[in-house]
Amino acid sequence: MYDLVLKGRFLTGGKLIEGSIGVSGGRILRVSRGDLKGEEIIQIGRGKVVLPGLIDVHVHLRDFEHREKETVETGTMAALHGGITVVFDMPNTKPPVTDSETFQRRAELFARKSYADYALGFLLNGNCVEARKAEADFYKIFMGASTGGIFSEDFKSDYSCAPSIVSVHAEDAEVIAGNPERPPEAEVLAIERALQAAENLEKPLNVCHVSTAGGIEAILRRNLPWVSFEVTPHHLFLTRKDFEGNPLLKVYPPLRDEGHRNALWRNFSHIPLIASDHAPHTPEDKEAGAAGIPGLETEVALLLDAVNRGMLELSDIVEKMHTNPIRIFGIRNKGFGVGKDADFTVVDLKREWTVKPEDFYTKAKWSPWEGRKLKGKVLMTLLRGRVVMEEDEIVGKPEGVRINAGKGNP
Ligand SMILES: NC(=O)N[C@@H](CC(=O)O)C(=O)O
Ligand SMILES: [Zn+2]
Ligand SMILES: [Zn+2]
Repeated sequence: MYDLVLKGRFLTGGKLIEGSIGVSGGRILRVSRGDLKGEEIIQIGRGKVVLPGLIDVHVHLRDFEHREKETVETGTMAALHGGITVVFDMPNTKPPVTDSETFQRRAELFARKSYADYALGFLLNGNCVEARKAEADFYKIFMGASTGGIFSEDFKSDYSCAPSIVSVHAEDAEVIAGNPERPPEAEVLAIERALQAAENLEKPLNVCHVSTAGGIEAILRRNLPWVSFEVTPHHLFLTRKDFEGNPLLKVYPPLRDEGHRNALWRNFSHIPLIASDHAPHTPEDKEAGAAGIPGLETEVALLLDAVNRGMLELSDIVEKMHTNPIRIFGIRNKGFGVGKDADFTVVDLKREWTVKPEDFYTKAKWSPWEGRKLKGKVLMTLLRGRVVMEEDEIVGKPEGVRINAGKGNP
């Protein structure tokens, strides 16, 4: 008798199967095409699909001295509301996570306040001893300044110091200093330099929010197995024209012309990761020119809507927001398999709804897609065998745990 049996249609290995998942102690113990007995049964109705828990490897949850922008609670409730079970927290906070003591303070904050499971980042900029002491889940390097203004004086030495995978903001500091509109060549130049270092150092590198044709083509051409990259929904679904119509859409790297957006879609099957770069700011900060767009509560629905428009498959969402993040970042306790945490994102591909930011949990209650009718919605989120979000209500508690510290495989 399992604690919980989830019955319905599951997407696994790219195929839709009808069956039951037996869960006990927060972990998947059995996946069966037949019936299983459980203390609790959750029957997922027709038209709905159970996806393995979706993971966002690039979010800014602020807190610390920027609680007015977002807190760990509001940001991780927004994650569950958007169907995200694990968030990767970016370290360009105030104060920034650039020493092991601040890292420890952040880890304690998440342990108390996070509603989703989480990975914690450390900001590398010439602080190699502290970076090693922190033992972060991933390391972040800014090649050019973004929100918070910190960037690396020597990318290659910071990258070579990193004890584990580096996520890099690739915009060239010199180009953006002279060209505040941050043209495509700022990204392409930085990506080329990052790839050269990756070729020499042969250690894991993840290029954040790739937005240009030259950038994605340079990475694919170099084809280094230890180099991955992310693309955001705003660079997939919006262009500079949208920004010209709405200054709120200021973001780094900037929204690009149609040609760049087409290059991302042309190469869509080769994109390893889709990540929101959820970057909340107050309306005042946005008025004052802060860069960043909130994305946690719209990213999955936008992709489901695009599935309905034939632009991608449901299995692409699982590959780029579950399977690849687990492989690339080495998340041992996650995955759709026996012994792994029972995290699930239940979606209804046919549910139509209108984006209403006043219903968001994020403090950034605005969206580029405000008022947009989307076909496809996240209905329920389960974290380690517990329903934590259902029909837009957060029903879980701040019981998120750090990745690889979970009850999954040692
Ligand atoms: N993307 C942005 O425009 N802003 C991000 C920082 C970043 O990801 O560069 C932020 O933290 O606000
Ligand atoms: Zn960035
Ligand atoms: Zn970011």
